[in-house]
Formats: sequence, structure tokens, C-alpha cells
Amino acid sequence: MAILVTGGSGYIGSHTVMELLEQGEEVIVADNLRTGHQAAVAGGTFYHGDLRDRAFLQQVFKQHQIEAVIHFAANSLVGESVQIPLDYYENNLIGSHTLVSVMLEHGVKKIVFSSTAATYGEPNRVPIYEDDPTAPTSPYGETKLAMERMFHWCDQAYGLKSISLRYFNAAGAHLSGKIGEDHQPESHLIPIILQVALGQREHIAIFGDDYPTEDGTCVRDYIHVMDLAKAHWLALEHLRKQNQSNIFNLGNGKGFSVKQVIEEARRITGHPIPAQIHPRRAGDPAVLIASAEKARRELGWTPQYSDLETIIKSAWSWHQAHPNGFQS
Ligand SMILES: NC(=O)c1ccc[n+]([C@@H]2O[C@H](COP(=O)([O-])OP(=O)(O)OC[C@H]3O[C@@H](n4cnc5c(N)ncnc54)[C@H](O)[C@@H]3O)[C@@H](O)[C@H]2O)c1
Ligand SMILES: O=c1ccn([C@@H]2O[C@H](COP(=O)(O)OP(=O)(O)O[C@H]3O[C@H](CO)[C@@H](O)[C@H](O)[C@H]3O)[C@@H](O)[C@H]2O)c(=O)[nH]1
Repeated sequence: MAILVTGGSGYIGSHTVMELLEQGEEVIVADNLRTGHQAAVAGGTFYHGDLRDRAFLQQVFKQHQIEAVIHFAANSLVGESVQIPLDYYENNLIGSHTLVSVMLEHGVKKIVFSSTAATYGEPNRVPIYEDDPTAPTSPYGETKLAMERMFHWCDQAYGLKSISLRYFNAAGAHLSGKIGEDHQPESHLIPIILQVALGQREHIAIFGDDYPTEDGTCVRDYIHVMDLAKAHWLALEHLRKQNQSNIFNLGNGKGFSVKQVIEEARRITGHPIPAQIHPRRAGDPAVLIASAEKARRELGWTPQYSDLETIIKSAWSWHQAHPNGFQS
């Protein structure tokens, strides 16, 4: 039986497809290529289509015996979601609703879901545990939390078993050098810093230096995309064995400020990477750091590549070899 990966041509999805193929899984990818790249999909069967298109999804479920779904497809930018909230409600909620209803129609009752640290909002304490309060500070976080709740109620009503993985900040590139991060336009911190080192931008804009943190810039928990990919396979195995719904944080347990990330990138690239202070970006919490103890304990997950040096070095190799992403 096959695993359907929605959003499998995106950044985290494509790394997870590679992991699944290495584990010997049969993989089907469904993606509308809005932010993804077909060239990033290492194998399996690819379908170009939109999750909100019920007829499209029904075709995919008719063509293949699908055992479980790993659901990445979404709009996923914190700052953008504050500017265009309706797009987020539309794509994230309607897409997930259509997906789940077609899954149930075909008797598919296992889903691994890309949730996020953005469900917590501004945390009361760090590290953040899974049962800490959730109070999103962005429409993006709200939609992801709403989907987690939808999965919860679908478990009660229809026996849908879900594992929601609340990842912190995905970063880095595959160590094979074959795939990496390519968003057009790019909005994520590490690839933008590296675009400055490549001479594609003049400077990095630091969004706010008046946060209540040591150096005034936002602190995030960066987790290597290959470690995230492995966690998806472990979550799938967990669903197969335990058949129980659950929620796990995926992070490294260490926080780095925007200024610290820039400093590490200067060291690795040898480029001065000029920085300018800009106003805060709406929707950004000051500090997000995970406790991933539960994932370590219950999924048997051990991040292997998530020290900041490996993250930035792997991203730097990818960006140097692919200065124009998958178009290079
Ligand atoms: N990047 C991060 O740091 C991070 C952290 C936490 C959670 N997440 C979540 O992980 C998931 C993947 O993130 P990413 O950074 O790889 O993003 P991405 O934009 O690279 O990947 C998303 C993929 O989904 C596809 N897609 C979007 N809407 C679709 C639709 N309606 N139908 C079909 N395909 C659709 C896009 O074309 C793209 O390939 C998202 O759900 C995001 O919210 C990301
Ligand atoms: O040019 C830039 C870009 C980002 N930042 C800052 O860098 C930090 C990280 O930003 P970014 O890389 O855009 O990631 P986040 O906004 O933290 O969001 C990512 O991480 C979240 C989980 O924490 C996920 O839910 C989102 O999908 C994913 O985009 C934030 O404090 C930003 O304000 C800058 O200062 N300058």
C-alpha cells in the first residue's frame, strides 16, 4: 500500500519523500506546485493538482491503495498570513477538510500532519511542552491549530488517527546535495542570509531588535530538515503500531537569536553579511524553543544534524551549488 504525501514537492515534503523512499515505502505525491518544485521529488508517482479539488483527490485515491497520508500542503508564512489571512483560511482549512473527507470516503484513517510551533503563540515558558497553552499570534498558527482540533474531533466521530508534528524552524539541506530550500520569493531567515553571502542581496534585514531577549532579536529553535523527515517516518510507524492520535513537538531544544544565526553564517561563509535593523514583523513571537522530550521518548527520535553549524553548512553547500534553486 502507498503513502500519499500532500505538498511532497515542497521543502520539508521533498526531504520526507526521500526518507520514505529510502525506507522502502511506496510514495504518491500530490502537489499544486504553487511553492513546490517537481524536480525536488526524488521518486514515486507525482500528481499535479490542488487539494481543494475534490475530483482530483478522488482520482488519486481511486488509482492507488493508500494506507496513510502525510499532509504538508499549506500556506505557511507567519508574516504573510497577517497580511492575507483569508488566503490562509481558504487553502489550509478547505484543503485539509477536502482531504480528510475524501480519505474517510475511501476508508483511509491515518494521517501525519505538519503542525507548527506557531500554534503556541507567545509562550509562558521555554522550553515549550505539548500541553502548554496554545494562543497563536498569527492567522497561520490559528489555521494549523484549527486543523489539529478538526483531526481530534474526526478521531472521536470517525476513528481518524492523526499525529500532529509541531515543528519549530525547519532549516538546512539534504546532505546528498540533491535537494534543499527553494522558495520564490524567499522569506526564511537562513536562505536569505546565504543569498547575501552569494551576492544576490545587499544586506539582511533584522526584523526588530527590541524584543525581550538577550540581544533584542527573536530567538528560534532551528531543526535540520533531514531530522524532520526522519520524524515523519517514525510517526508513520508509530501510527501503524499504536494506532493512536497524538501531538509531538519537533525541535532541537536550543534557541538562537537572529543575530547569532547571522554571526554563525559569517563564520561559515567568510562573508561580512551586512545587516540592517528593520521594524518588527507582525505575528512574530519573541522566543520559540521546543521541548522535544516526548518525541524522543515515544517516537524514538534523535536529531542527528541539528547543530547550527551542520544546518548552515548544509544550506550553504546547497545554495552555492544551486544559486537559482531548482532552476540552476
Ligand atoms: N518551514 C518551516 O520552518 C515549517 C515549520 C513548521 C511547520 N511547517 C509546515 O510544514 C509544511 C511544509 O512547509 P514547507 O516549508 O516545506 O513549505 P513549502 O511551501 O515548501 O511546501 C508546501 C507544499 O505544498 C504545496 N501546496 C500548498 N497548497 C496546496 C494545495 N492546496 N494543493 C496541493 N498542494 C499544495 C506547495 O506547492 C508546496 O509544494 C507546511 O504545512 C508548513 O506549515 C513548516
Ligand atoms: O529577512 C528576515 C527573515 C526572518 N527574520 C526573523 O527570523 C526569524 C525566523 O523567521 P523565518 O525564517 O521567516 O521563520 P518563522 O517566521 O519563525 O516561521 C517558520 O517557522 C515556524 C515555526 O516556528 C513555521 O510554522 C513557519 O511555517 C516557518 O516559516 C523570525 O524572528 C523573523 O522575524 C528576519 O529578521 N529577517
